[in-house]
Amino acid sequence: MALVKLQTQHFRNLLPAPIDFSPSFNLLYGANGSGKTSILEAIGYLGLGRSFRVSRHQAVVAHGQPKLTVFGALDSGLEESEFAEPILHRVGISRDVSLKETQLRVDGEAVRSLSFLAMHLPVSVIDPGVFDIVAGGPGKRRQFLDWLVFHVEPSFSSLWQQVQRVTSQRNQMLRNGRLDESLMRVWDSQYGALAESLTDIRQSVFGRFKAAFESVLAELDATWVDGLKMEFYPGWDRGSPLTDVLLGHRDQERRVGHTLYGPNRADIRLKYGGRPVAETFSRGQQKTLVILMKIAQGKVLSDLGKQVTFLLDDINAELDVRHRIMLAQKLQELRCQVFITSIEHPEPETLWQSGCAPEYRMFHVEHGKLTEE
Ligand SMILES: Nc1ncnc2c1ncn2[C@@H]1O[C@H](COP(=O)(O)OP(=O)(O)OP(=O)(O)O)[C@@H](O)[C@H]1O
Repeated sequence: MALVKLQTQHFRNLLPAPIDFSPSFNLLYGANGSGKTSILEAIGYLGLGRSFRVSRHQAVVAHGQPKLTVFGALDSGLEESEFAEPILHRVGISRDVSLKETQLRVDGEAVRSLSFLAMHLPVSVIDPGVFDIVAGGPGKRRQFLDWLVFHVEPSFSSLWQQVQRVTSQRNQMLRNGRLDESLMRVWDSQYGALAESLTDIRQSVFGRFKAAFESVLAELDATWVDGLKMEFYPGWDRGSPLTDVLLGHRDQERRVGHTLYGPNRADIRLKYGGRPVAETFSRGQQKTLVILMKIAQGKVLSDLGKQVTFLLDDINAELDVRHRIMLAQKLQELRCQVFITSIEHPEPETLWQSGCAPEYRMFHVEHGKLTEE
């Protein structure tokens, strides 16, 4: 679905006026500090339930206010008949920072779980921090994979929560001075069963992702990627049941006081010539690899009939024009909704040849206010 209307209250410096967006491309430009990233952040709030920039909600609420609200209208792209209006879903999130309370609404109904909201708006962010997917630790790649797993298989989120709960119980047991081995085996068996189910889902979605990545590569002239090895590591050697691995490493886990094997250690391993790509690829190649992985994510969902909303924050500073063109064209082919921010006035003719530009809307951002051009 595409976000076609946004309205915020007390969200950073943004003014509360409603804004209509294109379900295709939206180009936002404005000076430093005008509010471009805040717009993307507000859209991200609806799809992720939090800021993609900061971990504390407090930083996002307008100075001196106790509560922020973001409303959106989503276009399902479906029309009941040739003349009917597109079906719109209304979604909303508000966060009261003094009460530490989040309220969520979908089509006028209060919903309890964030996943109800997130399911409606798959939001994928490409900002300067995104390159950590390749350059950073396994946690970033797990997050990257799990975002896709959730949107392909929404039941994943409750399974993931159960795994976190059991992991934390296990960790408490491991930290106990005197370990009750028979009780520990009960926890191992619960944890093992949940971990195997969760890993089956991750493994299958990873398979789809890898196939999409290979098909994106096949359409490009990117010989430098030939020889790249991309593998899913489940968090333990799946040649043995997880419960056996845990039993075999009991002393090691007790020494460190937490779980060392299982889904919380999963990774997408990226190697070239037997070495991690973070050590072998140039910075430019690592960035391109991340972009190709993001496009592949979009392709997996697009093949399932889901539209991804991409938030591209200040990519001019990160990608050269050739890669910006490649990214814009691929996202257009996949029928994604795209928001692109820049400081300078955008020049759509540098991204698309004449006659090939998608439908787009352009906005100037100034002191938290958007004006369409
Ligand atoms: N909680 C808040 N309440 C009110 N204003 C805020 C709050 N947090 C940040 N601001 C202000 O909001 C403005 C918008 O910041 P934002 O990061 O969205 O700008 P930007 O247009 O993306 O800038 P840049 O091009 O420098 O990245 C800034 O002037 C900032 O000082």
